[in-house]
Amino acid sequence: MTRRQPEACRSMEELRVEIDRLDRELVRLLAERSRYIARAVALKSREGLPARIDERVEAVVVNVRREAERQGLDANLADKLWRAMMDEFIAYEEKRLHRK
Ligand SMILES: C=C(O[C@@H]1C=C(C(=O)O)C=C[C@H]1O)C(=O)O
Repeated sequence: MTRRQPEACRSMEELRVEIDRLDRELVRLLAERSRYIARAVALKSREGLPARIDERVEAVVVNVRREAERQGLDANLADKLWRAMMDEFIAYEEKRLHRK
């Protein structure tokens, strides 16, 4: 499928085709990320680690802010999105770690 650059979109209908394409891609990446989180539950259980490790959360945010700047995404937006996403993944880990 040919993708249209933002400047090449001549109507909202054309633009939304691209947004929907990107959302499918984002979902694919998040599903891949969530499979690593599911595996983290088993490894943390074995290694006696908690669901939330603040140093790692902050390190992820540092990485993501740097990458956002490099790729032209607002670093504060990336910071907020990643913290919200990690809160959800940590809640998922917590639920499963305490089930055992
Ligand atoms: C995956 C981990 O568990 C939590 C989830 C994180 C994430 O979604 O990236 C980061 C830090 C964690 O405390 C981890 O500790 O690396």
